[in-house]
Amino acid sequence: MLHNAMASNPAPSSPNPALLPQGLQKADYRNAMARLGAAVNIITTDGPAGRAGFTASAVCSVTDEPPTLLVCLNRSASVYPAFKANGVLCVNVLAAGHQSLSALFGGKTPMDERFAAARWSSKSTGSPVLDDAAVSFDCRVVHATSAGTHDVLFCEAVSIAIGGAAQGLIYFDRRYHEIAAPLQH
Ligand SMILES: NC(=O)C1=CN([C@@H]2O[C@H](COP(=O)(O)OP(=O)(O)OC[C@H]3O[C@@H](n4cnc5c(N)ncnc54)[C@H](O)[C@@H]3O)[C@@H](O)[C@H]2O)C=CC1
Ligand SMILES: Cc1cc2nc3c(=O)[nH]c(=O)nc-3n(C[C@H](O)[C@H](O)[C@H](O)COP(=O)(O)O)c2cc1C
Repeated sequence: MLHNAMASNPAPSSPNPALLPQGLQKADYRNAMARLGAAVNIITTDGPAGRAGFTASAVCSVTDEPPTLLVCLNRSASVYPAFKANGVLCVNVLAAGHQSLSALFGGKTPMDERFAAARWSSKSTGSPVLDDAAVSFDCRVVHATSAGTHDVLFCEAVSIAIGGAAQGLIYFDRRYHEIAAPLQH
């Protein structure tokens, strides 16, 4: 269960809301991060604490042995308690055409409305798997640590669903960009 994994480490000293180390302003950091293009993902969970999902760009591969990804989740998000209690999640990598779905899962919309906007199935963990995702990683959360405002969740993939989308989706400069696979020669 995620009780043991999430927030198992003491949170580092609270960040000063205005100033970051070396006097960097939070806005400077965000403006810089906006230049770091990333895939967009909808992270979902289901279990005793209910169904939940949110949009995340802070996702990356950690190791392929065992197959492990990390997901960074803000502890102040409304979905945090569900992820903490369920201990399982699915990373659904979005494809071209998913821009409005990404915005819907990006905050403030009631959970049922978020899920009503797309078709879902499930695999081993029971977390919702987006039907037309570029790829989905069904995972158990095996470890978590706190860093500033976020928990970093280490997620071991137990099954994978590869989708057929021809074009991917990247979030760069606070906008979505569709990317096509290069033509075969
Ligand atoms: N890692 C995160 O928690 C992220 C949160 N967001 C949320 O979505 C909203 C809209 O984002 P943008 O349009 O890109 O404008 P923005 O100016 O708020 O963010 C620019 C970039 O800074 C980073 N960032 C934003 N909030 C962050 C946070 N709390 N912790 C760590 N990195 C963060 C992300 O790389 C983001 O693309 C943000 O205000 C934030 O609430 C967006 C991207 C990542
Ligand atoms: C493009 C984009 C990327 C985001 N990436 C993250 C992320 O990596 N981690 C995170 O905790 N929140 C991220 N968010 C914000 C969450 O999606 C949002 O806080 C979440 O839906 C919870 O909102 P709620 O508290 O209204 O339910 C992102 C939002 C957008 C639009």
